[in-house]
Amino acid sequence: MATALRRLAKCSVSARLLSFAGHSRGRRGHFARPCTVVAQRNFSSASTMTVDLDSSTGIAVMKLHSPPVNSLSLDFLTEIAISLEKLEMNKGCRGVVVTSALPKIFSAGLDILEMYGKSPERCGEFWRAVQEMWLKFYSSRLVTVAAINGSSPAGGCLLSMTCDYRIMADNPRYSIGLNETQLGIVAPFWFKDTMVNTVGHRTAEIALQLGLLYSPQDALKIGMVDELVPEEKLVSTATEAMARWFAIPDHARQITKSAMRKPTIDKLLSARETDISNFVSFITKDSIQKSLKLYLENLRKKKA
Ligand SMILES: CCCCCCCCCCC/C=C/C(=O)SCCNC(=O)CCNC(=O)[C@H](O)C(C)(C)COP(=O)(O)OP(=O)(O)OC[C@H]1O[C@@H](n2cnc3c(N)ncnc32)[C@H](O)[C@@H]1OP(=O)(O)O
Repeated sequence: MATALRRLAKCSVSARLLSFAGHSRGRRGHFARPCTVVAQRNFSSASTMTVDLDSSTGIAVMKLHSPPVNSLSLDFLTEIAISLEKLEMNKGCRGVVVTSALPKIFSAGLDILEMYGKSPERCGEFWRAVQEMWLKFYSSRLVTVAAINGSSPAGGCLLSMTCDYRIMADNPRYSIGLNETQLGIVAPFWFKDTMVNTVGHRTAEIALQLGLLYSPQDALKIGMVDELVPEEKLVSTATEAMARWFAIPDHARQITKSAMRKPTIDKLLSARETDISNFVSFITKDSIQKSLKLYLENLRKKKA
């Protein structure tokens, strides 16, 4: 099943940029099961998320549910990307709120187990799925709002930064940031570009080198998130925020979004295969595998 989903994801890559500026209308036929689900739970075939589309508002809420920590495995990434693709193809959908169904964690980032002890082929497949998820979200025609209801390190932070707007629960126990260097790994150029586009060059330089994880208050100060609210108000605030974006004519907003993001997207599209081989050769190095092993052991020790 997951393999079939991945194949489908690969087929739809070329249609992605067309989805900008509202050109997605003719693409319904790409899926055997069109996305016309309205206010219905679990239209995703997987149980790792629910997607509820309210037909009266055009807002979908995507709740990530992959216990224990919503880490982004190959299959989970593929499911997220396909769910977004289905919403993109649904004329009744104008925006999506991404949040977590798990307590205290938005997403723990990329699944470290996908990068540790895996074959080069599998690592390559995994990295393509990471790219795909980023490309889909970053180029989405939809208004995307992240309702960050828990910690969001590394890939979790990246996912939220692909969105147009970020609202985080005001809980000092949560943290967010690109902490890759703390694991002894390196955020690739398009993670870095997304961070620079979000918080500016100087702040990104400090944050990335030191692998900083920010409290919600500090994340607000540097512009990594746009708003803080009490946790119970997160999704309602996200849907309210959406109204401001919906007030702008879709075509004008979408063309503007494309103009802002296209150079960053094109940079990855033109270097996609090189980026995959760089990832594979970096992640399979003995020294990097040792760092990851140590990091995993520490994560497990912390619990014991
Ligand atoms: C030349 C240049 C070339 C460049 C090439 C590219 C280089 C590579 C780029 C890779 C980019 C990587 C991006 C990432 O996202 S890496 C992942 C980073 N994530 C983290 O560091 C988060 C780690 N986790 C935590 O901090 C905590 O778990 C968390 C705060 C999220 C939750 O804490 P809590 O106490 O609630 O839960 P536990 O720590 O007990 O965790 C529960 C179990 O989940 C496991 N776990 C946690 N995070 C992950 C993860 N990211 N992947 C896999 N598994 C994870 C944890 O080990 C526990 O498991 P066990 O129950 O088995 O002990």
